[in-house]
This record gives sequence, structure tokens and C-alpha cells, in this order.
Amino acid sequence: MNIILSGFNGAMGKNVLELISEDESLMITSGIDRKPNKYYTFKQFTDYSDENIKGDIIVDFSHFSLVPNMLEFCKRTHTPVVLCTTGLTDEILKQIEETSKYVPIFKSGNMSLGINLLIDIVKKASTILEDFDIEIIEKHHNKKVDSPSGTAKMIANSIKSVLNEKEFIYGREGNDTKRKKNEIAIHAVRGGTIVGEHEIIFAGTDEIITLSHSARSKKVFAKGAIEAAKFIYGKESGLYRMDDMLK
Ligand SMILES: NC(=O)C1=CN([C@@H]2O[C@H](COP(=O)(O)OP(=O)(O)OC[C@H]3O[C@@H](n4cnc5c(N)ncnc54)[C@H](OP(=O)(O)O)[C@@H]3O)[C@@H](O)[C@H]2O)C=CC1
Ligand SMILES: O=C(O)C1=N[C@H](C(=O)O)C[C@H](O)C1
Repeated sequence: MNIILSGFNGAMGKNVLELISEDESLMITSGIDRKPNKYYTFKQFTDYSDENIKGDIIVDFSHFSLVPNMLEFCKRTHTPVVLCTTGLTDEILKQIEETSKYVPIFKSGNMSLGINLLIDIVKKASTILEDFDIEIIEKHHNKKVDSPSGTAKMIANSIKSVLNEKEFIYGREGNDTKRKKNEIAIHAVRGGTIVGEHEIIFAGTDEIITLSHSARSKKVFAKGAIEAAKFIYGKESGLYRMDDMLK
């Protein structure tokens, strides 16, 4: 399978490159990033307008601002995409829905197996611990551009899918911030080289349950993205998620 790697210079791009180089069934035929890299032999492009971009599927770990043009390319050339970039706006999310009518799109804010299992457990805990206050804490490295993390948003949305009328707030500050019953607060911590930590706190009266996931290397995400590429290649148009692959 020929891969178009979006964001090849980035931390995740490098991890994907390394795994692809160990897999004989995969090859990078084109790469997209804003700066060229003289060490790479595949064809490099700075955006999706070039007609010479070739490949069977895109693996994207880049920047949200690149996503709209990438989706137009997918639609125009019928190229499926594994979309791992986070920080997606509502407008981009709408474009993803629309584009998935024409091509397969695999989208997840977190490509690890563990987070996807955690989300199932969190949903179950939320229905049982209905009266508990729920807060989410995510921690990432100091180079991360978006907050809260795509994973924290996924976790919050999964809780909302089972408990209606939840309202998300992002951190707290000020003299009138007493917790409301229906709040789910999301807190973002940034520092050093933290790969990715997510903690969901269920605080009740006199008891607390904390569920958490800790990624110990970026490889876990790269591996998940490559598995997703193999999974959606040749599939019908549509929006695919981790759940579909793990069934
Ligand atoms: N779904 C998942 O499991 C995971 C998702 N991610 C997401 O993937 C994305 C990339 O992560 P990561 O590799 O760590 O990030 P990096 O910042 O290391 O890499 C992003 C790459 O995109 C490039 N880029 C191209 N256009 C732009 C632009 N307009 N602004 C900024 N950067 C641009 C950057 O170039 P330059 O170096 O010149 O800035 C860089 O090469 C993020 O959205 C992150 O949240 C990350 C890990 C796991
Ligand atoms: O930027 C990162 O590094 C990560 N981003 C994803 C997110 O926003 O949730 C996934 C992972 O936590 C690492």
C-alpha cells in the first residue's frame, strides 16, 4: 500500500515513518509538510494542490489548518484518509462528515487501543455513578498546539452521549465558579515531554473513583494509525472510528 504521509516532519510523522520502514507491505510515495526534508527520498509537497501527489491512502498527523485542503484532495482524487490530527473546528468536523459521503475516512483523536477501551469503561461508570461530579484532566508535552486534547474531547462527548444535559467548561478561575451539578470540567496541563495522560475523576460523597490512561511512547499512536490504514483501505465511503476496527 502506498502512503501519503501528512506532517512528515512532525513528532508523529517521524514515528509513522519508522514503523512504515519496518513493514514491507507499506511504502511512502508522497509527503506533505510546510518545509522539505533533505533526508527523505519520497516526493515532498507543501500543500494538496499539486497534481503529482500520489498514493493509495493518507495518514495524517499534521495541523488542523491543513485539514480542509486535505479533505478537498480526498474528495477530488477519491483518496481515503486516516485522520489523526486534533484541534478540529466545528466547521472542519462538518466538512469531514460531508467528505465521508465520497471516501472512507477513519477519524480518531487517539489511536491507542487503551484509550478506546477506557472510553467504554467511562461510559459504563457514568451511567452507574450518575450523581458523582465528573472532571477530566489531560496532560501533554509543551509542544502541543491545541487544548484541550482531542482525546479529552472524545471522553467528554462519550460521557455526554450517556448522560444528557452535561455542560463542558474549560478550567476555572474567579470568585463565582462554584461547581454546577451538570458541569464536566476539562483541565489541560502542559509540560516537558509528557506523551499523553488522561484522567477521569468521579467524585461522590466520601468516595472517589479515578480512571486513567497513560501513553508511554508516541509509537502506540503510530501503530494504531497504520493498522487503521490497512483496515479502511478498499472499504466503502463512510466515517470509521476505532470501535469499527476493534469489533
Ligand atoms: N490521534 C492520535 O492518536 C494522535 C494525534 N496527534 C495529533 O497529530 C497532530 C500532530 O502531532 P505532532 O506530530 O505531535 O505535532 P508536530 O507539531 O510535531 O508536527 C506537526 C507537523 O505539521 C506541520 N505543519 C504543517 N502546516 C502547519 C501549520 N500551518 N501550522 C503548524 N504546523 C504545521 C509542522 O511543521 P513545523 O514543524 O514547521 O511547525 C510539523 O511538521 C496534532 O494535531 C496532534 O494532536 C498526535 C498524537 C496522537
Ligand atoms: O498532541 C499529542 O501529542 C497528542 N494528541 C492527541 C490528543 O490531542 O488527544 C492524542 C495523544 O494524547 C497525543
